[in-house]
Amino acid sequence: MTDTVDDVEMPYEEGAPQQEQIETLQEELDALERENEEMRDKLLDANAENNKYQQKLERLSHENKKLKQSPLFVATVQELNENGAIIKQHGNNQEALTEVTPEMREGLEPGSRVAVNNSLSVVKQLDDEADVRARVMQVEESPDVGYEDIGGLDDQLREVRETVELPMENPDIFDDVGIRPPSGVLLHGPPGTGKTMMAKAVAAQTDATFIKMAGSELVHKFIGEGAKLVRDLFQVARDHEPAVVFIDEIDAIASKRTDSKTSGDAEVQRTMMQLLSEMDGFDERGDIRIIAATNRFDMLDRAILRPGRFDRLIEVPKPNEEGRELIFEIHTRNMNVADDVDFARLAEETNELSGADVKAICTEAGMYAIRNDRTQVTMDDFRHARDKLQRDEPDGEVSKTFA
Ligand SMILES: Nc1ncnc2c1ncn2[C@@H]1O[C@H](COP(=O)(O)OP(=O)(O)OP(=O)(O)O)[C@@H](O)[C@H]1O
Repeated sequence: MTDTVDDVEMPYEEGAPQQEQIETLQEELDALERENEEMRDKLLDANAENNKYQQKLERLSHENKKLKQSPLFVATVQELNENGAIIKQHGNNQEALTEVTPEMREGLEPGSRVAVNNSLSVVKQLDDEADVRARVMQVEESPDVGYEDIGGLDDQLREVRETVELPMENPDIFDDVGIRPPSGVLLHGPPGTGKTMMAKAVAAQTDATFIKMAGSELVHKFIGEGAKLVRDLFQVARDHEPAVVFIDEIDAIASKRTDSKTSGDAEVQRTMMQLLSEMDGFDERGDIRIIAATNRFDMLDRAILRPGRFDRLIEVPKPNEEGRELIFEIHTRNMNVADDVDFARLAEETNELSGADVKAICTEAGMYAIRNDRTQVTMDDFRHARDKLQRDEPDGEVSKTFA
C-alpha cells in the first residue's frame, strides 16, 4: 500500500528551477506533517475511546455473567462411590447421583454440606451444619438477667410478663377463662433500648432456655438454608422446652414484599413462609414462647402480624429522663462512684440517648478514672464520657459503637 518514492508524483513541474522545487517540496512537507499530527491526535482519541468501551464491555459482561449464574442449592452428601456422589437436596429431599471433580472429592465425606447448581453439580463445599447453627443460634440456659436490671420499661415489662411468663407459669388460668394466650410478642423500637434484655429476663424468670436467632443471619445465599435453619430453630426449642425463642431483626426475613424477582428475594420469602408455618403450628408446640424484635417496624410484612402470629405488639422507646436516671443507677451498682455524682442531673443532660448509650457512658466514665489513676468515678468523668460519646457519634447513636 505504501507509495515508493518513485511512485510519488512531484508537486512541481518538471524542469522547474531547483529553488522553486525545494520551496514547493518544503510546503508539501509542512502540509503532510500537519496532517500527520492531526491523524495522530485522532488516533489517540480513538484509542482512548476504545479503551473506555472495552472497559464498559468487560463490566457489562461481568454483570451479565453474574445475572445468568443460577442460584445455588444446598445439599448433603449421602454417599461417595466410583460414579461420583449421591447427594440429597435440602428442602425437597430429592436424591441425585452427581459427578464430582477429583479436587472437590478430596474434601468430601458422607454428611458434608455442599452447594450444587441447577444441574446438581457440586460447586463448592460448605461449612458444617453444626457450625452454621452455632453461628446463627445462641442458646443460653436460664440467662443471667433479671427484671431488676431493666430500667424505665415498667409498662412494657408488665405486658411481656403477662403474655410470655403467665402462660408458661400458669397455663390453667387461660383455660379457665377460655382464651388462647397470645402466641408471639413483637418488640419494636430503636436500637439499644432493652428489647433483648427483656426477652432474656423473661426466660430467666421462667427457667426457660433462651434461644436467640438473628434474622440477618438467616438471609443466606443458598436456597433452602434459611427455611431449614428456621425449622432447626424450632427443633432446638422443642429439645429444650421450656424455651423462649427470640428472633432479633425479624425485618430481615419479614419485610414487605418487594417487586423485584431476584432469587435472593425469593429465598427470603421462603424463610419467612417457614417461620409463619412454624408459628401457625403453635398449639402443638407446648412450652415455647416466641418473642421477635425489630428496629424497622414500618418495614414489616403485615402477614406476620395476623392473629395467631405476632399479635401482641409492644413498643420499646428510648428512655425518658426518669428512665435514664434508673438506667444510670443500674449500671453503676457495682461501680465505685464519688459522692458528687448526681444521676438525676446526668439524666437531664443525656436527652435522646438509649439505655445502651447510658451503659456505654458508665463504662467510659470508669475508663476516665482508671486513666487518671483513680479508683473512684466522679461527676466529671461521667460528663467527659458523655461528651466523648456524643462527639464520636454526633447523630446520637452511641450504642452502635460502645454497647
Ligand atoms: N432499659 C434498659 N435498662 C438497662 N439497661 C439497658 C436498657 N436498655 C439497654 N440497656 C443496656 O444496653 C445493652 C443493649 O441492650 P439490648 O441488647 O437489650 O437492646 P436491643 O433493644 O435489643 O437493641 P438492638 O435492637 O440493637 O438489638 C443491654 O445489654 C444493657 O446493658
